[in-house]
Formats: sequence, structure tokens, C-alpha cells
Amino acid sequence: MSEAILELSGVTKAYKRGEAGEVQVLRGVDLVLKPGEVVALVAPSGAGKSTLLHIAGLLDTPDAGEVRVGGQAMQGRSDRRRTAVRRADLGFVYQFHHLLPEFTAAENIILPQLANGVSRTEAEARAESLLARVGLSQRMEHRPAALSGGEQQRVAFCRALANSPRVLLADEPTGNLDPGTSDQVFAALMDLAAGTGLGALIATHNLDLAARMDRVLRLEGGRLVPA
Ligand SMILES: Nc1ncnc2c1ncn2[C@@H]1O[C@H](COP(=O)(O)OP(=O)(O)OP(=O)(O)O)[C@@H](O)[C@H]1O
Repeated sequence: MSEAILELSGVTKAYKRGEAGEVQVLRGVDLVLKPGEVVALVAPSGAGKSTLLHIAGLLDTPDAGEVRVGGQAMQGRSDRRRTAVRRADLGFVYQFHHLLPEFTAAENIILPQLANGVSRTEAEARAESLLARVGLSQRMEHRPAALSGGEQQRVAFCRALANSPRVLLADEPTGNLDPGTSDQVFAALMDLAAGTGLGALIATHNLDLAARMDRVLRLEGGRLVPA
């Protein structure tokens, strides 16, 4: 549908495995993500979730098939164009958040905005507002090492949303958190997503969490099927 913010069709991907030939990980993945939809991606370890998220996030290219972001086909686009779309339209959260340790929580959210051409004043205001939405106003000037795991992960969500992406892609974002903290981070995500039209594709092994999202898709035999 034209209103899709992220669309994958017939996406395939294989990796070479030395002498042993190749492993076909994705065999025709179809996905339509609409604005405001939060979709869980579940699959056993090794099924290809990270591969799929990397392709959806324009960090890797499929062997065949199409990826569209905001209706724009990405196939055959230059690296420069793909990077521009990735910066403007996509946000990422990883299990291990990769916050920059030498910078404060606020700076971690400000820097990606400066890289995207936003003025410092605007970037600071956005960082402040995002951190306030996840209850971290009092932690803005702390460095990651002075924050708890849940706090760091909330900062990572804010950073992913710093440039107001259309789509958030998250790989096991609550995997290293205890259940209470994981709930807290998830609630923060839903709060941030609500009303902004942000769509999210979230890989998780946590089936309780998955069940609270709008839809659950399972990666099975290299394809996505409703769970
Ligand atoms: N660069 C690569 N070269 C060769 N094989 C790879 C490469 N990346 C991934 N694979 C293989 O592709 C398959 C899918 O890997 P992927 O990391 O996408 O799975 P996953 O579902 O994210 O797993 P997990 O839940 O354990 O993170 C695995 O068999 C993996 O070994």
C-alpha cells in the first residue's frame, strides 16, 4: 500500500560459507509497516532476524527483492543516498546500546542531530524533551557509566528517535534487562511512538512483550509469517 513507511518484497539473502557453499537465510521476505504500527519480530536464534533488520535498515543490501522507505525504492541507489535516507528516516536500537561513553546522555542525543544538520539550540531542546518523556530529565548531564542499564537503554531509544525517524528498528532492545526494567523501556517506547506516526519493527525473544505489540511476525524458513 502506498501509505507504507517501510516495505520489503521478495527479499532474499544468502551468505557464503567457505568451502561448504552458502547458507540461504532469507528466502522471500514480504513486509508492510504502516505509520504508528509497532510490530514484533520473533524467531529462533540464527533464523536471520539481524540480517533482516540490517537490510530493512539499509545497512546491508538484499541479493534480490525490494526495500522501500517512505515509498522510495532503495534498490540501485548510491551509498550516499542510502545514508541520507538512513539518517533522516530510520532509527536503530541495539541490545547493547553503544552509547558514546565519553559523552553525557544529552550529548548522545544531540550529536546525531548535529550530524543531520540540525542547529545546536534545536538539538538541545529536542534532547531535553525526549529525555523528559522517558523520565530522565534529572539524568541529562550523566555519562552512560553513571546510569543504570534501563536508563541507558531509554537514552538509546531517545537517541534513535533524535532525528524523528519514520521507522524504528530494534534488535533485542530489552534483551539484557530485567523484566521490570524491560517493561519500563517498552512503555517508554510505546509512549514515544504514540501519536507521532512512528512505526517500529522490534526483534525480541520476549513473547510476553511481543504479545503487547500491534502484530507479531515470525521469521520461519526465511519468510515472515503471522505468529
Ligand atoms: N556475515 C555473515 N557471513 C556468513 N554467515 C552469516 C553472516 N551473518 C550471519 N550469518 C549466518 O546467517 C544466519 C542468520 O544470522 P542472523 O544473525 O541474522 O540471525 P539472528 O536470527 O539474528 O540470530 P540471533 O537471534 O542469534 O542474533 C546464521 O546462520 C549466521 O551464522
